[in-house]
Amino acid sequence: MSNSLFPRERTEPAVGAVHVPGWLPAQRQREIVDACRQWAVGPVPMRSAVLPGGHPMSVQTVCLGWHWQPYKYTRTADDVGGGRVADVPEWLVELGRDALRAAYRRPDGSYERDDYRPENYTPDTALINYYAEGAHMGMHQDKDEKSSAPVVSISIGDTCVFRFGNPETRNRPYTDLELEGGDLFVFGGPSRFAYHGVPRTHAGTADPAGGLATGRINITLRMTGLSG
Ligand SMILES: O=C(O)CCC(=O)C(=O)O
Ligand SMILES: [Fe+2]
Repeated sequence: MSNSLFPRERTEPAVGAVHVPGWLPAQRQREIVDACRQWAVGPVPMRSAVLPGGHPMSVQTVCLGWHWQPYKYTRTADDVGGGRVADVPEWLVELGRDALRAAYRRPDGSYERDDYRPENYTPDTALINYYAEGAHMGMHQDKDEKSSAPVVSISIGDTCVFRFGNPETRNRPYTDLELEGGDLFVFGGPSRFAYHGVPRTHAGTADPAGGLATGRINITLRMTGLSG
């Protein structure tokens, strides 16, 4: 739920990184939450991925298309029973294309880069993260993909602090912004490999109309550039 007194504006915290507040209507959020509940059960269940040092992430993740574990994509979920994850449904691919339109289409209908164009965007993986109260995600790059096509990020539920930085270092300069349920964030072009993270979520801020009573869901759509 928007706690702001004034409408939140679209911002571009870095070149190629666009925040579109209030992008997804509540009805659409509810449909996605329903889909997430099913994906969380299987064929490969949602789990906390284990980092190379042996610590599980505080966030729980289920993947579509390709299975991701730190730090690689595989066809089978070898750390969660060895099954194959569900496909990325066509409606989610279309949502990704809509997101690029919302982020990158200029008033005259043009796009600054070819990889910003919706017709060139076919995300073949989606990572669905669930943040229970207290979960967070450290600064990292999304760099296990071989493609530099944009990452589309959709948030539902509790508001979080999202830290978006630069491709060179996990430190400053970065921008802290709040992602609320229904917000869209897209990062591509010169920002595609920028460090980013979620230092905290604000428990209890979710608008029940979005379908999630507690916690936060974030879905990222990506093109892996992998085949096979
Ligand atoms: O939860 C978010 O907003 C970001 C998630 C993220 O960075 C990731 O899954 O790689
Ligand atoms: Fe990420």
